[in-house]
Amino acid sequence: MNIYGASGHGKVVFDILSSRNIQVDSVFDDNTEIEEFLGFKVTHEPNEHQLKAPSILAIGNNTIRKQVARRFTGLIAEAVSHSSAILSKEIELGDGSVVMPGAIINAGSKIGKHCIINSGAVVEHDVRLENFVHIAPNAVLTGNVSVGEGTQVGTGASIIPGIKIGKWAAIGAGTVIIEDIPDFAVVVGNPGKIIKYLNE
Ligand SMILES: CC(=O)SCCNC(=O)CCNC(=O)[C@H](O)C(C)(C)COP(=O)(O)OP(=O)(O)OC[C@H]1O[C@@H](n2cnc3c(N)ncnc32)[C@H](O)[C@@H]1OP(=O)(O)O
Repeated sequence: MNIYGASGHGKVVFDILSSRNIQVDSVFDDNTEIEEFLGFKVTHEPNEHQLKAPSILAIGNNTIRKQVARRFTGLIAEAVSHSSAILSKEIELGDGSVVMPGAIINAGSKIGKHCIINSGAVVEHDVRLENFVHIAPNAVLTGNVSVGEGTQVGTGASIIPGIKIGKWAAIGAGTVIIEDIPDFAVVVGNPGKIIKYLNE
């Protein structure tokens, strides 16, 4: 399997693969100044042979991850999860998604493509995450929450049951969400309040 993204996030993806005894074939990065990553020579222009192995786009920024996904011509790997993550058998995990150490995803949840469920995050039952969502470390999404494409839920945030969060929103670290959140909103505090909107 290939890792696209020689970054801090890429290091955690590397650990996920190690925990499952999945061999890393190549590491890619667009930044030509990065030459080495965890003992691998970094490839800046992957060749056809390298692109035959499935790849994880290990890019933490949701917008950039989507841009790279749009132009990437290789195969996207099936979702991968760290061996310490607890995943119900009754979930769907989209291709390219990653589940970090200690995360929990409970029954009935559907996770889109290229999502990040970060360390220790809790995704409760019947949650829906669209593509390119990032649930940061220790955030808690309770039952029946839904999150639109590209939204980041910050570290330690809590979302009460049944809440709908729009697309490309940013939920601040430690925020407590008790009402639905529109697209592109930046929300902080307890209870969470919208402080601004991101550009489309
Ligand atoms: C493995 C990993 O590392 S995963 C990384 C996970 N990342 C995170 O969890 C980061 C989450 N991001 C945040 O919390 C950010 O602060 C954001 C997205 C909410 C806002 O970021 P910015 O748009 O840069 O806002 P900025 O820093 O200018 O703050 C705007 C105001 O909101 C306040 N604010 C920002 N974040 C928070 C927060 N989490 N809780 C409460 N208030 C906050 C600021 O104090 C500031 O208030 P002021 O106008 O009264 O001075």
